[in-house]
Amino acid sequence: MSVPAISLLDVSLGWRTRTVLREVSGVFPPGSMTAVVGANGAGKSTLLKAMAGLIAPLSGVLHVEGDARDIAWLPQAASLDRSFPLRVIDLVAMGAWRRVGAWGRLPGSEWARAQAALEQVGLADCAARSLFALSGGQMQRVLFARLLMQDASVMLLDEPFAAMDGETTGVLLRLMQDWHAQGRTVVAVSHDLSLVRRGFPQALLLAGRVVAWGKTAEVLSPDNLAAARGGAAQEWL
Ligand SMILES: Nc1ncnc2c1ncn2[C@@H]1O[C@H](COP(=O)(O)OP(=O)(O)OP(=O)(O)O)[C@@H](O)[C@H]1O
Repeated sequence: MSVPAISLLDVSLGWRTRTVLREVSGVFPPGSMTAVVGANGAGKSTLLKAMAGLIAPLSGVLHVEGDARDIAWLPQAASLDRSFPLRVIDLVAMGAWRRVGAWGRLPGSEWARAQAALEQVGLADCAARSLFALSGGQMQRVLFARLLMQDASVMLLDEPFAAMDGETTGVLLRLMQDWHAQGRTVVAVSHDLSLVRRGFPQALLLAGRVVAWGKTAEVLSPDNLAAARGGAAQEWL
């Protein structure tokens, strides 16, 4: 697996002409595992969307070395519409699109792989259930199963632990740590600083700009957190 490095040079991001994240420079090295933290509105989701290729920088250079299609993105759960008449296994199997094409007929091996992915997230018995009938935590596990199917070498996850109970959080974090151990690059937004300290070797602290980026224990120092809170209207620590 050749894992792309993602590098940013003076990258500013925003919506229309409004800049929400200024002059970000740094690299997510292949195989790194980084938590992106910061207050509401700090620019975390915007950064992930830019890294996923969904929005272009207002200025600066965001460079993906290698195959940009080899990046998987998990949006915030709240932005997903679950009203489609789909079974759980259908959604998981969609993760095979890079191997079979968007409208390709799935071979039996891919259905077997989708079932194995469901087993890995602890939902082996849910394959035939409707998406509509899942709890929030079960739905998040299903989306992780789809990521397992996607088999990408860079995983971008926007608040994967939000509103999850302790058990589901543990399952999801272990999967992410497995991906990291396999040499994939993992970047996840989280508001849970104790989980970030426990589970992520690297952290990127944002507040409309980079406050700190590096080893988690150093990034989440009291001084850096105070600096990140400075501009934010809402307490998040
Ligand atoms: N689609 C959009 N159109 C216009 N402005 C947007 C859009 N998405 C985000 N923004 C604005 O960009 C700023 C940064 O938002 P972003 O979602 O990146 O923050 P965040 O750090 O992920 O926050 P949160 O923790 O609340 O998810 C916010 O002021 C937000 O209103």
